[in-house]
Amino acid sequence: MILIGLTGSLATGKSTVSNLLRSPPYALPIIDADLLAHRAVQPGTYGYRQILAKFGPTTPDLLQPLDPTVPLGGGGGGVGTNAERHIDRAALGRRVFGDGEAKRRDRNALNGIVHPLVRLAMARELLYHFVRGRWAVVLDIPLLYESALDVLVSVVLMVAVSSPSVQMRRLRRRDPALSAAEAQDRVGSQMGVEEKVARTRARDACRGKVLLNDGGRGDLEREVARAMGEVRAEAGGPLWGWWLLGSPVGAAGAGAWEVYLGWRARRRWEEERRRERTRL
Ligand SMILES: CC(C)(COP(=O)(O)OP(=O)(O)OC[C@H]1O[C@@H](n2cnc3c(N)ncnc32)[C@H](O)[C@@H]1O)[C@@H](O)C(=O)NCCC(=O)NCCS
Ligand SMILES: Nc1ncnc2c1ncn2[C@@H]1O[C@H](COP(=O)(O)OP(=O)(O)OP(=O)(O)O)[C@@H](O)[C@H]1O
Repeated sequence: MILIGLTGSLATGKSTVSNLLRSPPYALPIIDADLLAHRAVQPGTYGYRQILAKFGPTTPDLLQPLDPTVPLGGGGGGVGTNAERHIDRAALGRRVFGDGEAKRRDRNALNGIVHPLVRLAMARELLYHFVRGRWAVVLDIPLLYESALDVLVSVVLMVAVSSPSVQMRRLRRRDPALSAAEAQDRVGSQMGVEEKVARTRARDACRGKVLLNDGGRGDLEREVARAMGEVRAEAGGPLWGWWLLGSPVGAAGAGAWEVYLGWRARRRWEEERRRERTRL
């Protein structure tokens, strides 16, 4: 089973691409890290309790306001009742996105709570798709490079726009509630588009593909078709997948080889960057 890591920067078009890959002719299963991260902090979960313990005492607006139409503690204690109020994602976002030591510390603390839970949920979903004999699975992970998960995937599809102003315009149009400063804080909390593109290009051509999303949706569809045509052509045939399914040792060996190739690409990129820095 091929693991395709789909990544990009904020509002560059990952969800648009994942919707294309989910639909025919690709019809691939998508594991969405943002969705898993949301599920991991639903009321009643371990993640929810951890966030309340860490941020609750210093973030007065951390929980959504009480709904006066629901009786206190009512609704059988299920999700969305006043028994346990949902986390206010916008308030938590204001707390962790942006520059400065305090924000960075808070962001790391939040990542430290949520990321292990997301990885666990991902592993569970991957196992499910592997057992079902799927030839490929898409891991939609905005922070693929930041959290070093690039070493685990066979192919990276990186959705990029060339101009920061296009990225900002699309972000503001999609999320009008975000102020310009909040939008900038969010973009600045991630690795830049250029660095992600450079890292993707440092992988072998068959393992790293940049999808430029500067034009219209038709152009993006063609970029996806081109990249997926290459991925299909470079993948082993269906017999290879079925052989791996029947051979746990073979599957473990193939997995270890993929991780080695991913690790080697990451190291190559880090060395290139070190050389560039010493040249400056
Ligand atoms: C801070 C939170 C509550 C804000 O929620 P909100 O609904 O406003 O945003 P949403 O979750 O839809 O994320 C939107 C985008 O923000 C970016 N983003 C989210 N978390 C982070 C982070 N910790 N660092 C950098 N960028 C991030 C990603 O590009 C993501 O696609 C939420 O993003 C969160 O819990 N983040 C921590 C978990 C995480 O890292 N998620 C990303 C995938 S694992
Ligand atoms: N080629 C395009 N032309 C015009 N608008 C586009 C194009 N591609 C995407 N968009 C729009 O830009 C916005 C951001 O796209 P999308 O939600 O796919 O990005 P994303 O990378 O998934 O964002 P996030 O990182 O916030 O999850 C959406 O409103 C989308 O409809």
